[in-house]
Parts: sequence; structure tokens; C-alpha cells
Amino acid sequence: MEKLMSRVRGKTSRSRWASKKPAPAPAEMVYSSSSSEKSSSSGRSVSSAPPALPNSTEQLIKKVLPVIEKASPIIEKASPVIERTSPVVEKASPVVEKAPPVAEKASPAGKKASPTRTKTSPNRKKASTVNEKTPTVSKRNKKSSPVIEKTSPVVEEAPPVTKRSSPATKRSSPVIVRTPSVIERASPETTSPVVEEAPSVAEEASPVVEEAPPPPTDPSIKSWRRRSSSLTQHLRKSRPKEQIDPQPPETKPAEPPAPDTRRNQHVDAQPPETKPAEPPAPDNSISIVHLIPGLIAPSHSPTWRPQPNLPTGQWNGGPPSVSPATSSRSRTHQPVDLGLHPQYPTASPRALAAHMAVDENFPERLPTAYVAIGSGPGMRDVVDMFLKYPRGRRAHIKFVSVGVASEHMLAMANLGPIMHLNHVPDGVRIDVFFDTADKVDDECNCIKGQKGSMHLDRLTAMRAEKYICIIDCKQRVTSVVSSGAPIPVEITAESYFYVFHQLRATGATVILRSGEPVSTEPYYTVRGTMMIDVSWPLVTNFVAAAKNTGDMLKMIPGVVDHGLFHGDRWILGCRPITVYVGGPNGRVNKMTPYSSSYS
Ligand SMILES: O=C(CO)[C@H](O)[C@H](O)COP(=O)(O)O
Repeated sequence: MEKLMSRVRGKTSRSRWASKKPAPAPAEMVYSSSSSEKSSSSGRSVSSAPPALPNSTEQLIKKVLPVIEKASPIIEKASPVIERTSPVVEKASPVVEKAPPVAEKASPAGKKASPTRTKTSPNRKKASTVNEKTPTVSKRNKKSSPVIEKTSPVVEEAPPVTKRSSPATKRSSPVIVRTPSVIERASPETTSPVVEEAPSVAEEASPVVEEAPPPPTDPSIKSWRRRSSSLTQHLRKSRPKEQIDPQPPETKPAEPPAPDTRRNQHVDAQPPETKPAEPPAPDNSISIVHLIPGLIAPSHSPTWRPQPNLPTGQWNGGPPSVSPATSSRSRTHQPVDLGLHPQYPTASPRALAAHMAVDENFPERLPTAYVAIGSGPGMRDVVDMFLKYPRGRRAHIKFVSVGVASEHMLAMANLGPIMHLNHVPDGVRIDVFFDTADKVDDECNCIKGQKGSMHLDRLTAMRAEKYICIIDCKQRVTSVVSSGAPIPVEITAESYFYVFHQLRATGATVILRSGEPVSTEPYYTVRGTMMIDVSWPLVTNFVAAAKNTGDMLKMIPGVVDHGLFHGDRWILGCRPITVYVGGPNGRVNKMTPYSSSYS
């Protein structure tokens, strides 16, 4: 009986590891009894041979049941021992819980945590560790006699841990304690789930770790995870942003939506499409004007726009006077800022001359006054000067355009009404005709037509009561023909060769004006005429007289008009009645045909 009890005691401890298999057939039991007989001979608890088994199964059961019933109290006595071993197992839990800090320091190998271990709770891990570390126990169970296990359900319901298992459980503690060191030296295949739940590592872990199955819901694990999450938040807050933000661009798309709002804000703050805008390109057009002021002269600037309602000159002389013209032939006109061209704070000498010319020849005739404006670029200064007058002061004026350029300037300045020369009523004279010239000599003879509009200029001058010319002092010459300046001649296209040979016979140099810029095609006016520039290298007495030259040019068939404005208008001449010459230092000289030469 004692032998049998010892066998039962041993089988009870092994029954924990036995699988719950159904009771085998009696025939097999007979066979297994023989096998147990073999194992008992080599086992520790059973030293002698087992008793002979009865042939009948019923008899066997009847004999075995009492034995098992007697063995139950012994098994019950083993329970306290098992209870005493449980605290040992529980003490192993804190050891496991202390693993996270170590795991956080784990090498990047921890990123590749083994998913198989993440599915097991720490307690079950310990058990599995025990199994791995104590293979002999399992072998003993397998080698133990299955007779009692398979015949007695009581044994199968015995506590899972027995005296023999407790030492093995105790031996498992050092294994668990060594877990951190194992983690530290862990290879990607042997990393524990602690690494998987380590916050700092898991945050930067590869998608494999983030896609791991949810952790078990063991209470101890819950508390551990709670502490881990708090630790994660602390690390995120304490870590500099530069360490969080830089991530390889290839890992960002694989990231699931992160709960960290700071990271989202960073991503939103630097999207590819929100790159800082490039600085605007500087405006070089204004710089060009300032760097090369002489390139675009105030009067010739293509970007000219009329400057209405600008304050009168504040520079060095106060506002320009709008007083009636003085009787002085030449007076000093203080340079003033007319506001004509902001890039030139000081008006040009010709602008000052235009200021004086308009000031002294402002038409006062009521109810209607006619003012003609030439087509030269210098007329912009005259237009700007008219804009300085109040609208009521110039309401009675009708402006006569001389060509398209003149009409354009008047329209841009909103000066009006504008009319063509042919619209001026017959028998009505134009009050004043403001114009410019290329050259003006001592007798107020002029050379005009460098822009090709001398024909209209002459027609307008012939109908003007006052023909006022405004020039710069650099355009003053002693004699217009003797100066060698080319004289523009407008001819018909069909008469070119004839006019060319007639002028060559007088010793003249004839140049056919080409298109702008230089072109192989000749320049044609709006009337379809061509322009030639004639000069005399050897100036004879006959040619020196502008009247003689002008009359000669008029006598050649094919010549429409020429640029010599000489004589008096009542004898087919159209010298200006007054020439305003803008000089240096704001000095403006005034010339008349009947006055002495330039002083
Ligand atoms: O005769 C002209 C046009 O045919 C011009 O009045 C002359 O060429 C002077 O031009 P600018 O106003 O540029 O001095």
C-alpha cells in the first residue's frame, strides 16, 4: 500500500503536466501498464515491480479506485505547499515590471520584437520559461505511469503545481531576473515583449512593432502600461523637437495616425506645398532710370505720363509764377520742381523755358481760345505746364493737335477739347502755337523736321497769331545752314532719283532716311512720302542764306516741304515770333526775329 501511495504521490505531481486525455481503452491500459512497469523500474518513486494486473477491466477499476481515494488526503496535504510557492512566483512579477527602463535603453534590435512573445502574459511567460529551463520535469511527466492519470479524474483536477513543481518555479526566478540583460543582448529574434511595450523605443520603432497585436489585459500589465505611457509622455516633452521631427521621409507614410498632436502640428507646419515663398524680384525698371538718368531724358521718356494736380515747384524758388509776361527780353528763371518727372527733381532747362513760354503767352481770349501743340517730344513740358492751371482757368481753350503724337499727348493729359487743324473755323486764327525746333539761329531761323512732321508744323504756324518756339541753349546756332546740320526734306516716293540728282548738282549730300531703327527700307510718313536729309559741306553765300536755300528746295519738283523755317509768315516764311531758350542755372533767354541776336 505504501508503495502504491508513493506512486500516486509521484503521479499526482506529474499529472499537472499531463494532458486531459480521455480514458484509454482497457486493452491499451493493459499495454500501458506494461510500459509503466518498465518505467517504474527506472523511476525513483517506484523501486519494485508493480503488482500483477487482473485480467478483467472491471476488477481493475474496482481495485484502483480505493487506492485513489486513499491518495486524495495526501494530495490535499500538498496544497499548502503549493500555496507557499505562489508568493515566490508573485515576487517574480515586480522583477518583470522593472524591465521597461532597461528595455528603453535597449538597442535598436528591440524594434523587431518577437510577436510570439507579445501574445503571452508575463505569468505565462514565466511558466513557459520554466518549461524551457526545466525540460526534465516534462520528461518525467511523459515518462511517468499514465495509469493513475488516465483512470482517475481526481488526479487530473489536482492543483497545477505540486511540491515537485515548486523548486522548478523557484529556479525560474533567476531566469526572469536575467531578463533585462537578456533583452540588452537580445537579438531581433529574442527580444521580449517588454521591449515592445517600451515607450521610447516603440515610438520610433518600425511599423512591425506598431502593428503588433494588442497586449494582454492582465492587471499588472495594465498598470505597467499606464506607467509606460506616462513615461512616454515625459520623454516626448523633455526631448528637443529637433530629435523628434527629423525622420526619414520613407517612414512617414507608413506611420499610422499618431496621437501626438505636436507631431501633427509639425507636419502641418512644414508641408511641401507650404514652403517659404521666394523673395520677390526687385523692380529693375526703376533702378535703370536712376542708374542711367541720361538714357531716358525727361522730355523723351517713353513712360511719360502727364502729372496733373502736382504741387508747384518747391525747389529753391518756390512755386512758379502765373503772373502776366514781363517785358524783359531775358530774365533769370529760377529752377523749380515742376513735378514733371519724379526721377528728376530739378526741371530741365527746356522745361523751364516752356514754363516761361506758357506763362507769358497764356491765351486769355474769350469766349474761345485756340492753342496748338507741336508734335515734338518737348511738348510734354508744355502740356504739364497747362495742367498746372486750374481747370476753370483753361476752360475756354480748345487745343489743336499737330499730328498723331500731339493728339496723343493732349488726350493723355485730359486736355481738351481737341480738334484737328482743318476743324479750326475758317477765318479764325490760332491764338498761340507752342512748338520746338532742332536748330535756331541768330535770326530765329529754324530747322525742323527731325521727327518728320515739319509739314504740319508749317501749316499750323501759318495760321497761328503767335508762333512760340521753345528750345534748349544747346540747339542755338549762328546760321542754320552754315552749321552743317542736315535739313530734312520731305519728298514724294516717285521723285527720289530726280530730287537726288538735282541736289547733288548743288554740292549737297543727300541721305535717304531709313526706317527706325536702321532698316533697308526708307522711312515713310503717314502721307506716304519719304524723308531725305540734305547738307552742304561747302557752304556758299547763296546757300548760307536760309531764304535762298529754302526757296531753292521749294522749287524742286517732288519736294513737298522742307525743314527751313525762315522769313516772315506773310511772305511764305514762318519764323517763330518768339524763341524761349532754356539756359544753365535756370536762365531763360527770349528771342524775337527783330531783336538782336542771342545775348
Ligand atoms: O520738328 C520737329 C518734329 O518734326 C520737332 O519739333 C523737332 O524735331 C524738335 O523735337 P524735340 O521736341 O525733340 O526737340
